[in-house]
Amino acid sequence: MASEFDFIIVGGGTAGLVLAARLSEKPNVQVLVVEVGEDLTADPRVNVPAMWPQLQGTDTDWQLKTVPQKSLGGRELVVPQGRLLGGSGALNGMNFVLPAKEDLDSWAALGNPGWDWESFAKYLKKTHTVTAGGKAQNDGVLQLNIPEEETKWPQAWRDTFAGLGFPTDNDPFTGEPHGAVTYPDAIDPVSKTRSFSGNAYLTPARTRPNLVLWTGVSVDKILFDKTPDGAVATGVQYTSTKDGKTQTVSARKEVILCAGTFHSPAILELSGVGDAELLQKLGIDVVVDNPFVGENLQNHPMCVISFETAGGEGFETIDPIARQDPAALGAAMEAYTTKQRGPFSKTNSNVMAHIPFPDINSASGKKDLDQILEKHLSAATTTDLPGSKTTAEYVQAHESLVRSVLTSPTGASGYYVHFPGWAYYGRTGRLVPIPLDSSETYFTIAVLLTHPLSRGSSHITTTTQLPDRLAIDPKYLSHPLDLEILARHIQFLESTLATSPPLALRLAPDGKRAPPTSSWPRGFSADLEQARRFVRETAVGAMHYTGTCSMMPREKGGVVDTQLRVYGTKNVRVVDASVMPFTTRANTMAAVYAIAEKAADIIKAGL
Ligand SMILES: Cc1cc2nc3c(=O)[nH]c(=O)nc-3n(C[C@H](O)[C@H](O)[C@H](O)COP(=O)(O)OP(=O)(O)OC[C@H]3O[C@@H](n4cnc5c(N)ncnc54)[C@H](O)[C@@H]3O)c2cc1C
Repeated sequence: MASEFDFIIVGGGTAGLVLAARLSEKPNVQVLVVEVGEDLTADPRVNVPAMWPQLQGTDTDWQLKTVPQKSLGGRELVVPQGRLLGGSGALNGMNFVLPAKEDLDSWAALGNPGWDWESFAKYLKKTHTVTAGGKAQNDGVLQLNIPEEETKWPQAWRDTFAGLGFPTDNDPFTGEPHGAVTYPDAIDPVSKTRSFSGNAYLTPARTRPNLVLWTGVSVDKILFDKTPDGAVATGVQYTSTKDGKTQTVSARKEVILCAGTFHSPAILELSGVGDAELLQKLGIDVVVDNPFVGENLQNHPMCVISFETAGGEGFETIDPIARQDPAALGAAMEAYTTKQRGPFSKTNSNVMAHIPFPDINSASGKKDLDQILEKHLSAATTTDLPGSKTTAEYVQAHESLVRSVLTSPTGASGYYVHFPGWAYYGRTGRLVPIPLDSSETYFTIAVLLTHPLSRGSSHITTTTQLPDRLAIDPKYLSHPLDLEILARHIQFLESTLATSPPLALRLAPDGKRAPPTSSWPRGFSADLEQARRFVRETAVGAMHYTGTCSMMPREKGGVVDTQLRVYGTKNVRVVDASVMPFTTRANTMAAVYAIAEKAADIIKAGL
């Protein structure tokens, strides 16, 4: 086995395998990918779209959790993350949603030239081919599909938003999402199996002699030589999960961290790159003192309500399958295996809605917004949040982005997702199975706060290999504006969206709900204080963690520069979701793929 490579890629996940495929296109470049998880690329739980939640809580999930969240009543929430070849992209929900133009332009404005929408759009394009109605567009790597609509739920969703005055025909690829938008699934249009970096990018590259892939191997730390010009990575120390043996492997050119939002900063810290005070406390030799490593953790808080449906032809849900009803399961299996159709063949949740501050177009709504902005976002409050490390420049830029989104009648502060079935996340954010002793069916609506101002952190707490060695603290709702905005979206969801036709006609008038009506009686959200309480007591995290190795100038709080190089090092980069300085407006996967495509070009240009 070779003990020296040009590039060592740490983490064979979403971004890592894109880089591996792109860098190994150069035959004279030797690439090693080290992935701690196993190769499950042939496993139906990875490939069959509807099975995606099955892998959560298994060995293929890191099974992380947050520390108690003060603003959520002290709840600890689960943090699913992929621990298998393909990473989180191998077990995620497959919604392929582009970042908004304004998100990217705000990254660039923060001091990241070259990362604006105009420059980034070509990398987004490189990632995918999209098929709709049998016609393929674009010529990228992932195979995306806009699924055939086999129930009437998506149309009812669009019609309801149309009735509320929102557009429903927005092009999902413009970067300016507004109203109800139909997105593609990251699912191959022919085989109807998951399309992700573990097959679309890796399969054509796997047999290249210059690409070596190790699975079941955990990188412990980067090995550095300290020089006056900066730290030079010479390789990595790794441990096999099979025999527990620890060894080293050398890098001739670079070590590239693609270990995701939690493990890329953790590996930096274990290697001596991070806050000197924390590192010294843990007995780690300080290589680069940068207090921002592991900071700026962002994620979308999300509130969810499942409504009992009124049933009716065309308004079937996936609940009978979730209850393992033999007839429903048999029919779905038959449709999937013989015709690649039916609920197993898609995400069943690809029609979203991007909705501005509720009531922004009315005088009272505008006044309400002005008042909460004045109270929570005035110049006087442009300070840091307690316990979160950042800089005044970053805070100002973040607040300015959020203000711009909130005050625009087309800028979405709420991202609405629907699902034809029960989806109750309970207190911890882990999906609670549908009750088996009844036969109701459900329609679920979730709303995500698109641009939370709350920022948290993720740091190591020990140098040992314990699974719970990370202190993950998203500090949900620690910024008071987040609670105010999400509470108003809950009012919109419960009092307006779910009571407007045609959707309202499809929900059972006195039907059950999750969370139950015994705690949250119908119409509870008419009282803003109750809506706030609902958010505090039921909000969970979406799975869109970003920011812990943010790209921005070092003096503003950056960990990597615009070339994704770690400050203070000569040859270490981070390429994954952790480099996003502001989270994207909706799901993160499309942006991660494009970041990796762009990184590959940056690295190849230097060869
Ligand atoms: C359950 C779930 C559902 C989601 N649904 C969607 C969705 O529908 N749409 C969407 O756009 N986004 C979704 N996301 C988010 C999206 O999948 C992630 O943002 C994206 O995949 C992150 O990619 P990454 O490359 O940063 O990290 P990952 O893809 O997680 O890759 C990191 C890899 O590094 C490996 N690794 C970590 N530490 C080490 C180490 N020390 N040694 C070796 N290997 C290591 C990990 O095992 C992993 O394979 C979802 C995420 C989850 C978890």
